[in-house]
Amino acid sequence: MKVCVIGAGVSGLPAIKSCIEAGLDVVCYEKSSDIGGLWNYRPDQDVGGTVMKSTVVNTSKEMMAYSDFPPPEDWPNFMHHSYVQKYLRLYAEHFSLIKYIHLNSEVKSVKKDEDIHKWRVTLKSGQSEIFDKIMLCTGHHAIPYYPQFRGLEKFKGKILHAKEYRDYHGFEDKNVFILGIGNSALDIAVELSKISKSVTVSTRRGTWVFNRAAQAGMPYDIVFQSRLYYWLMKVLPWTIANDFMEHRLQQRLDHDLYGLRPNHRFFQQHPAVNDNLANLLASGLITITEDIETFDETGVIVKGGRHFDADVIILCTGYTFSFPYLDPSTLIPII
Ligand SMILES: NC(=O)C1=CN([C@@H]2O[C@H](COP(=O)(O)OP(=O)(O)OC[C@H]3O[C@@H](n4cnc5c(N)ncnc54)[C@H](OP(=O)(O)O)[C@@H]3O)[C@@H](O)[C@H]2O)C=CC1
Repeated sequence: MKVCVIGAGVSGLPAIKSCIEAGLDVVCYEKSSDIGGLWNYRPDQDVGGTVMKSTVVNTSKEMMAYSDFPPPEDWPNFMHHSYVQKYLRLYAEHFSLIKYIHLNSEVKSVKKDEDIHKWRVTLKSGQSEIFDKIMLCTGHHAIPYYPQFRGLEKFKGKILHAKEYRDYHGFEDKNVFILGIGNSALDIAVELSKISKSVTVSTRRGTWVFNRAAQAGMPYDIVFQSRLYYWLMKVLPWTIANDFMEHRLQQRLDHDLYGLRPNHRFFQQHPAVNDNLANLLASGLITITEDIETFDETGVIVKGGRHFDADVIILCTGYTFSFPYLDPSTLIPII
């Protein structure tokens, strides 16, 4: 059986490995010039998504590792993206995956040939090949989500999406207004807080903020993966588990005081992970504010009427995803 893996990132690499182990004939097409997907930091390119220069992954290496290939012991628990990329390369080399990967090979279309019940994969170069099965490993952090905001067109400053943000250059002494409070928003806010004139983060519903370093500096996701916690999670009612977690987080950072407390309970949503936020809020270097009401030429008006001057608005509003190369593109419905 012949399988085509599209994308040579974190999912594409183990997909190739699994195909080889199952004795399948596998070919992987990767549109950029290297493996790694998001973790292949490409400051000057706009092919697919990429991390920012200072990104440190917010899952510990113990938890994010492939189970059959742990990262080297002496590497940090939370890896800078350059280590993640090195790790992916080691993995690909260890399992001899590189020879199956065709770099700079963008898939233009994947179409079912109904006569032979197989898939025709056509590259941008025009080359085309038939496969029995296709594995779509193209990720979901490459297409920015741009919500519609009333009055945004009035704003005269610069507007960009987090996807375009690479590093702090160009933001020195600027009034920066960040929209959204996911991990992109907080990573960017922390990075700019000491060099920009002001950094304001607007959120419509707040978030719970976790720290990478839990007790004794241990990664939070290891501390909470103990048998005791598993057992507690099984026997305790959700509300008590939520009370427990929220109480712990409140001890590190008063979510009410800084306008962060969300309406949802801790286990209902993906939390933000940030070790520097509490300190920077206490230092007045980052301000959290309400949801957007509207915009004017010089800045942002939030619910309640407060105005924030802004030179730059960064939309950290997340990503959407689709499979534009699928023909028809609705082949996989996205809800
Ligand atoms: N260091 C790391 O490891 C990093 C990891 N990541 C990961 O990448 C993924 C993407 O993160 P991120 O880019 O932060 O995107 P997210 O989807 O996590 O966050 C998007 C944010 O935008 C807000 N938003 C969306 N639409 C609107 C709107 N119309 N009005 C107001 N606010 C809006 C959301 O608010 P609401 O919650 O109300 O919908 C939310 O706060 C996540 O899984 C994240 O954990 C990202 C950066 C760094």
